[in-house]
Amino acid sequence: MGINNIWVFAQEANGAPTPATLELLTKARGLGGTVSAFVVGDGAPIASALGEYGAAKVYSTGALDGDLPGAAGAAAMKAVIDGGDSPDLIMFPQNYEGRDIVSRLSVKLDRTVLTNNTQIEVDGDSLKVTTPVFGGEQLVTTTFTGEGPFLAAFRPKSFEPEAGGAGAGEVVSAPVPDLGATGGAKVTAVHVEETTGPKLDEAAVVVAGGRGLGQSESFEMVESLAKILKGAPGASRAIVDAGWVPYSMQVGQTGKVVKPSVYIAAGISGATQHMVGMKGSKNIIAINKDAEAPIFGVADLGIVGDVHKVMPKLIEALQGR
Ligand SMILES: Cc1cc2nc3c(=O)[nH]c(=O)nc-3n(C[C@H](O)[C@H](O)[C@H](O)COP(=O)(O)OP(=O)(O)OC[C@H]3O[C@@H](n4cnc5c(N)ncnc54)[C@H](O)[C@@H]3O)c2cc1C
Repeated sequence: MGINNIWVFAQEANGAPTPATLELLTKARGLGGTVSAFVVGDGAPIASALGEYGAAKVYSTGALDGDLPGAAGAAAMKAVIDGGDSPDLIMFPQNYEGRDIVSRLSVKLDRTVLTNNTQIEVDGDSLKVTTPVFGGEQLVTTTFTGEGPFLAAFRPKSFEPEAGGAGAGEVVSAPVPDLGATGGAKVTAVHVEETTGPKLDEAAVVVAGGRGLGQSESFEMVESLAKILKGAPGASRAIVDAGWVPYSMQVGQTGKVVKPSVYIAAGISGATQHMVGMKGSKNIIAINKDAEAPIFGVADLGIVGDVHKVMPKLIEALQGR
């Protein structure tokens, strides 16, 4: 077995490939062989950027005609594979769209899928992926066996993106085939949540708030601090469940996994399910009035104090800079 042909499910945002796409292309390039990007949508506008990060070929479905992106993407990939251009490995980002396509494709191809990975390596004739389990307490290494294409999804920020200096990828049309009954479901409207600043799982700084804020209005402190630090606001599940903030802000086992340079946890106790989503952060700062709170166990800097006293002071001090 050799890994000679790798596809990366490539996504676009604001006219450029997403950071997760560039991370996967960089890693794919390092594994050797030919790397192609697969865009569910019009790939031509980003072919040059994808090529720079290693995609020699850019499969493009073209604009979707109301089809569900997950259904359309999986069907288009299967059609190319059935046509004879079968990759050895397809890498997906571990996000909503990546998970949607990889699971549908797994069923269509009858191939195993390994998700939530943070590492991949070619070891002689085998391909191994590493996956954190038990809240990141242990790492499991799994070897793919059987026939490819192997399907694997990786957490954002698992790899460092690095341009490779190549030219634009060759755009190859990969139209969406007839979706049959699945095509009966159409996207009728798209609601883009209003956000300013970076996305939660891509931000270099995350300021997250928990139940210790006491009331939903106090989340404004979290948002202000995040804005000053050019970061993204995040939340514990307790305040998502309480309806203070939307689910898209939730960090943790059943929310997003983040890995920023700085994670500030304000009024968050540090339940295992929360820490699973943030303990990979490079620097963790915790503000909690309880010196025994578990969050201090993973914090690089702990502030024992009331968020209503500490946060305004922090905001005031940083605003002046
Ligand atoms: C299957 C499952 C999945 C889950 N998934 C997630 C998940 O994805 N993400 C997640 O976050 N949770 C998740 N949870 C819930 C998790 O177990 C905790 O209940 C939750 O994280 C607690 O949120 P919290 O820290 O905001 O609240 P609490 O645990 O109530 O902690 C509040 C903290 O604020 C401190 N505090 C209080 N007042 C102040 C003040 N004035 N100043 C400073 N500090 C103060 C307290 O000392 C306390 O430590 C999950 C649970 C289950 C069972």
